[in-house]
Amino acid sequence: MSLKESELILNDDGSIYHLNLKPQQLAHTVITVGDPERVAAVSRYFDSIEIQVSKREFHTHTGIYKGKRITVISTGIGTDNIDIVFNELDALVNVDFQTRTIKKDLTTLDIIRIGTTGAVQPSIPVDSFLLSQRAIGFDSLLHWYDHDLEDQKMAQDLAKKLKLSKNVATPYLVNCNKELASQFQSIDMTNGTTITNVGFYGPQSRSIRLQPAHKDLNELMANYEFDGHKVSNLEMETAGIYAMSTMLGHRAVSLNAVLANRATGTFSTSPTQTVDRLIKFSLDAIASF
Ligand SMILES: O=P(O)(O)O[C@H]1O[C@H](CO)[C@@H](O)[C@H]1O
Ligand SMILES: O=c1cc[nH]c(=O)[nH]1
Repeated sequence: MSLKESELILNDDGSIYHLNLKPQQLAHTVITVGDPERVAAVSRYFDSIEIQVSKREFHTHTGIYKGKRITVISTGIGTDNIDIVFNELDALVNVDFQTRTIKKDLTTLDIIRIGTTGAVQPSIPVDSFLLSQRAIGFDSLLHWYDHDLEDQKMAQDLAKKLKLSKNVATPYLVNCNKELASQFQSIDMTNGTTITNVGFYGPQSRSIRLQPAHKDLNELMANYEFDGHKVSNLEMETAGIYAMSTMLGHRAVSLNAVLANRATGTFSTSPTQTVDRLIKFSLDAIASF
């Protein structure tokens, strides 16, 4: 059945609605970053750049790094953007834009997030790297899809222990792709459980003038343990990325540069250099598989 014009929206030049990309412009290895300016910070290491496209906060460069074709794309902040980016990335490889039908043979993308984060454990130093083995989404993205993701025990237990208000979404648990994650262990890397939330201030229990509803959230998280797993860090996309990738059949892993430590109240004095180290490490790891 052909997808209607209101569902699969194509621009006049045949590119997909928000990302402005055509199928041939997307590599099968995709790096996602939040910050549009981080796209060039990644692609400056490419040996050649084949295309540069941008629309809104979605900037894309596709090129070659050490023989591997890679696309780097910015998602902007938040899982609302992840919904758009991941549906459109998937459509670029798995929908025939001419016939507007889903292809019989589906393509699996490798998706690597290079992002930034705040640690909740005092033992995780700023300027270190963290791989999200699993993520617990405090956003509600997964709940808007018909899915069969099981094993929600840790998410349900965490919601109880944090005494989350009934007004917030039910947390959901999603995992990285283990095989892909194993390619990024050749460096000192904390493997953790990431909380993805819908904001940077109140939802991460930060207060400038407004008081968060859950004041002791980070301390309760830091002291929480389930089946040997502790909460390691807070950010704003990983659970959405793992949820969308799992449902769509792509492999995803989220790599984080730890810029803040919420337990010690510290922030990196060299955030650009730390993110740059993570970019170089990730590119070399990607080129080697
Ligand atoms: O540095 P990025 O990749 O944007 O990731 C983190 O930084 C942003 C907040 O400053 C949020 O998007 C959070 O997830
Ligand atoms: O504390 C932090 C740092 C980076 N990104 C976040 O979402 N939180």
